[in-house]
Amino acid sequence: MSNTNDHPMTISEKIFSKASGKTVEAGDFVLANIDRAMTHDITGPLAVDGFYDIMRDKDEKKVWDPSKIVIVFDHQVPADSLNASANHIMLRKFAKEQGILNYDVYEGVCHQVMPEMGHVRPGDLIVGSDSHTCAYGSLGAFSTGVGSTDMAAVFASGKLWFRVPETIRFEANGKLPKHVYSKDLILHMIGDVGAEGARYMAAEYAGSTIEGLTMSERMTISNMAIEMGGKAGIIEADKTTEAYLKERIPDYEFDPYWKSDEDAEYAEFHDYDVSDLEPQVACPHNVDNVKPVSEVEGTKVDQVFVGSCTNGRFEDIKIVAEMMGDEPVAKDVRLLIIPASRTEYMKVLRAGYVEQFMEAGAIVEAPCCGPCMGGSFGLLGDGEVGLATSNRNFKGREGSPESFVYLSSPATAAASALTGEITDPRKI
Ligand SMILES: CC(C)[C@@](O)(CC(=O)O)C(=O)O
Ligand code: SF4
Repeated sequence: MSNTNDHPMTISEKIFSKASGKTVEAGDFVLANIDRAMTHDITGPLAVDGFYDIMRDKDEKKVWDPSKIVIVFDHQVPADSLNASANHIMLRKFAKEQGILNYDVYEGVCHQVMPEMGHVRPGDLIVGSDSHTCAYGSLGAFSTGVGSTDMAAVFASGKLWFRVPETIRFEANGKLPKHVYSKDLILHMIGDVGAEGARYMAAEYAGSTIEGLTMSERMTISNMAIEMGGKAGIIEADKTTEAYLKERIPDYEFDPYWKSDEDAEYAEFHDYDVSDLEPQVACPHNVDNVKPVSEVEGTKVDQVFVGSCTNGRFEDIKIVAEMMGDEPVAKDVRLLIIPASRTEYMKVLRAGYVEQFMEAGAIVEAPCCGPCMGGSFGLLGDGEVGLATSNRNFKGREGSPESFVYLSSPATAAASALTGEITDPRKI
């Protein structure tokens, strides 16, 4: 594709121009064609009910294009209540009737399954009934979370209205220091601009630091764009993206068009030199309550959770395994390791890490969201402190409203599991 209009465009403006069939710019309201829609076992049932309500007077109650819809069971898996099992049965029936691809129990967390199974391409407009759908911006797509009612409209029409967002650009340059990762960088950015800093804007992440990140590390960054209020979290596709996609989408051809033009207009610009960034920790009870690890070191932890769509990939779990070596988990600490997908779990298994963690006194659970959202297991009790590699730490997020959740990188999580208190991984 090429930019045939007379003004420079951001990647978001380009994607919405393609999706709406006309040249648009930030601030325009558009009715856009959706390239891919994802729903899961918690928000899916409401979307399905809404779809059949929209279609109630139609003889044929068919979705707009079943090949563009994906359903993933990941939040309440395996079914942890009769309500959850009823939801699963309903969604399986919907998927079968409509001919929709459904990743059932234990395939993994939706935001890991979608990119790893080849459902995301640069330039796509993707909606998911989950706020962390922004994660697929790591592959150069405009992907965003929508409500179940919006998703019902997409099931019926394949279209959704948007206000084309302005763009806030984050440029990070320099080499991340040892034991400092993309999770530390995104936590630092969120702490810098605040939980509403990018509200309703498309965040773009660029610069030499970002270009040097693996796909896994990029997904961590885009996944948390919503935690600064971002509607999207886009990292332009490059050779790293191309290599990742070629393994998953045989006919994928890199198109350099899907990037912001040189002199595209930004609403805001933030610049970071990461060369002396220290590990960061988000402290209770908000994701933007971010402090350098040196300010919270020594805080006793009862549970460490390594997993979620933010940092549950093999690459994340490898960091933990390598930092822990054959050392045991600290006394009175529970270490839960939950790979984000079956594919990632198999890599962990083949690397011998399951045995290593079990020997250390940790537990490796099957792929799911687990304690990330206070699900069916790993709940924190009154007064307990949890350190997690996930993306949210609101009051009560992982269990009791009287518990406390800190967020960190896998390296800080590993160091803290070894000592029983929040620990700077550079000191291990
Ligand atoms: C609570 C859960 C369903 C959710 O996945 C919902 C969301 O992100 O929209 C979350 O992480 O908060
Ligand atoms: S792992 Fe956590 S953040 Fe990700 S989709 Fe599941 S509940 Fe939401």
